Amino acid sequence: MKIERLEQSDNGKRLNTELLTLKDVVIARGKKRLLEPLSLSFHTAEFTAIAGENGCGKSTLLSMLSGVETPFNGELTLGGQAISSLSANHLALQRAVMAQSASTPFGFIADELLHLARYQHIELLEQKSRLINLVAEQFDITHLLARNIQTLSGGERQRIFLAKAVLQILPSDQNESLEGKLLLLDEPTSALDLRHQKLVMQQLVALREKGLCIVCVSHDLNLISPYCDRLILLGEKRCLADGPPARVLTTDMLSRCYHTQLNLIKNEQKQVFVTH
Ligand SMILES: Nc1ncnc2c1ncn2[C@@H]1O[C@H](COP(=O)(O)OP(=O)(O)OP(=O)(O)O)[C@@H](O)[C@H]1O
Repeated sequence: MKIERLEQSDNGKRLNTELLTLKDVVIARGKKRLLEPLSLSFHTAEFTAIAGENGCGKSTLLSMLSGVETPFNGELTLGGQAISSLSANHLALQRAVMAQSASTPFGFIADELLHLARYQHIELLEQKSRLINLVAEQFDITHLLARNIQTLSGGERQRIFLAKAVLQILPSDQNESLEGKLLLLDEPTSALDLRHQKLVMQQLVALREKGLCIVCVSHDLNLISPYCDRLILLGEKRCLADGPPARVLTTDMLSRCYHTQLNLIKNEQKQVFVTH
């Protein structure tokens, strides 16, 4: 089947400059090849969701995109430079990652953890605190800042780690563009209630509007589809479909990807929702 790649998203927004590029990269765990050589580009001011069945390689792909792992073959570049050639300090300022089960081995206070996220930034303490308070407000965690991370609920902890990832790459000056920065998220809303799911999606869209490139693994197609520009479905060891969610989500594509029959509902805005 042809993989669809569209130059223009459904909301009419032109896709911008290539930021992160994979060329013929094999995604594997040990000797197990999860995805055949993959070539993909992610752009500035673009919010991409990645979905697919359990174990198809989404988290492994995200880990590869983060530069933590070096591809055996093929090329992986960020801003035109091989990721492997970038220093840890440079990478820390350019891209942040939120892992699937983000946690800390020690009982950090939430506020301490958020301060650690700003470690690479040279800024006044006052400036740092202002930014942390702003992001805490945006992710509704202000009331949790004095709490021990290990005593938080799953959803509370998830919002702290999401705020931490965002804080790592935000410039000190709030008016500065986020072009050239990359946020990689692995199921960041899996523990969130409906209000916080919506809040997080709105915050991600606001960051995308400022130029951030967001790549988010999610099983929740109905939550993420109305907000993201692009949906990539992985299956059969490759990229099955790639494009605006309303085009990617067809009953044929879903049954091929998830090996079960699913139904679709369209709303008046032509958004597509998946149902059983
Ligand atoms: N460290 C490891 N050693 C061996 N196999 C691994 C390792 N990590 C992951 N795998 C295997 O690689 C495959 C892909 O794992 P990955 O976590 O990327 O899947 P996923 O698509 O993110 O799945 P899920 O939707 O369940 O989160 C799985 O079959 C998993 O069991």
